[in-house]
Amino acid sequence: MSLTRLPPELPPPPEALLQSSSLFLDFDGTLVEIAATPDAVLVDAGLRDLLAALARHYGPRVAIVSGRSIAQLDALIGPVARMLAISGSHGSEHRFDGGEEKPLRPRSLDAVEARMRDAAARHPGALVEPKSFGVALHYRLAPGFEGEARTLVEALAAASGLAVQAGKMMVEARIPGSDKGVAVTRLMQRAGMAGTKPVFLGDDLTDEAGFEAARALGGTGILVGNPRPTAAAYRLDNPAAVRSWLAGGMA
Ligand SMILES: O=P(O)(O)OC[C@H]1O[C@H](O[C@H]2O[C@H](CO)[C@@H](O)[C@H](O)[C@H]2O)[C@H](O)[C@@H](O)[C@@H]1O
Repeated sequence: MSLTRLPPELPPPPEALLQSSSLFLDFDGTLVEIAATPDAVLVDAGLRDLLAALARHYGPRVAIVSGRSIAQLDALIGPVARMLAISGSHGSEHRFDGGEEKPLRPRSLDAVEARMRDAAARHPGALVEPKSFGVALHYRLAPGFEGEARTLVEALAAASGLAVQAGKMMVEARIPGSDKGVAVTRLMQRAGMAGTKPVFLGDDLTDEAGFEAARALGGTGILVGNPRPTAAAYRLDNPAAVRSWLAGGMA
């Protein structure tokens, strides 16, 4: 007989968690629903209004932490993005308090992108997403391409000194040395967040580093989506539930 161990059911987060905490918000799958392609996500007026309200209510204690680059987030969210602290590119770059911290872009990314485009051209639906400090190969619309895509990106990353970052129906070659835990730790050093407890909301496996860093700094994590083994202590069903919980905390 085989026993399947189910992940423990996590409770919804209490609103009280928002008091005196710093908020770290993942983007895709947490603030917006997952879409067929990276450009197809719906950033509606309701989300922009919510982010602006969070910035007014919590001041410097709100940040977006994403695998997307800051440039991509600016393009999607618009001027409201500048009201919040942001860590982009899996913790590689930060913008807060009027300043920016960015690494150098490795030149090898251009050749990696060209190789990915060659491969994607042979698989209808496959998509290459150039980013500031990485290149992602998406196979959501070409699921049969997954194995080849992973093998290719692993080989390209190994040959170029880049890190492999797996995501939802995509695999990325990116600058090494950071993750969302690094982002939380960096942003928590700012005066505006110092002395507070971090609360990290995220849906993807990449968000586990954020949950762990939040816990190590005395805070906690909120998993968004279906139950799974996680370092988070609470769970919300989807981005709509996230938005509702965040709005409720300001009521
Ligand atoms: O850290 P996040 O803010 O969650 O960003 C993670 C990646 O999100 C995007 O890809 C994912 O969302 C797309 C749109 O819903 C979807 O089409 C794709 O399959 C998902 O993997 C983004 O394109 C990546 O650059 C981010 O790293």
